[in-house]
Amino acid sequence: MAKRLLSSLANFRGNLPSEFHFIPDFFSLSEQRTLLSAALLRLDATGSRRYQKKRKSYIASEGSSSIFLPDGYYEFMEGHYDGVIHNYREMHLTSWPTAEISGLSPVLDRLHSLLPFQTKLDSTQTHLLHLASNGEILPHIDNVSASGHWILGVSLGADRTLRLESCIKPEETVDVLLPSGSVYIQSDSVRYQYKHSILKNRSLGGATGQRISVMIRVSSSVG
Ligand SMILES: O=C(O)CCC(=O)C(=O)O
Ligand SMILES: [Fe+2]
Repeated sequence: MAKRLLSSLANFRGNLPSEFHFIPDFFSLSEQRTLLSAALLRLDATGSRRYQKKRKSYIASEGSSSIFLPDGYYEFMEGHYDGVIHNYREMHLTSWPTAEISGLSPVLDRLHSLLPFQTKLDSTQTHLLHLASNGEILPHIDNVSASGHWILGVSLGADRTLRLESCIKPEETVDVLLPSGSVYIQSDSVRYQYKHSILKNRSLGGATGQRISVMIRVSSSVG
């Protein structure tokens, strides 16, 4: 495990493209918990009533000491055979629950202070993506007509590895371990000329588990 971590850090140091920005420890534990609760509150309000009831009765009988419930309590989609995301649920977020979750506003202010190129919040879109323990994202470039030249991702929950692969020089591959509380930004050449993927959890004694990412993208019309 330690060896794997070291080699991924070495990789990351050696080859990280300059337009990939990474802050491994941006959010404190309590900020992570606040953001995760807010994301789950919004995601849990989507989907079928059957699952909403299932979660309610689980919490009533077991309590909710950990943030994520077991995988079976979420309506994860397998994804189509040709889709890039497998075992996940997601939503487009139109507003954060700042009234319901105390302490959320300052956490969002810190998050939004990271938006590159002094982008205004109203020219961005936010998505929440919840990966099941066995969820994965296959290599892809985000739809170039749907969003602009940078993509920001916050990782919450279980550690995952992000793989970047250059489309121009396929031998240029970088693995970046994304701990909970980390933030990355792919901009310009990385956003357009590298495929990215989130590898499936490998249960080599490492923690497996669910992960939520908060993805912020700039609109395609904004320079
Ligand atoms: O979860 C992530 O960090 C990446 C998500 C992603 O690649 C996407 O939604 O297009
Ligand atoms: Fe993506």
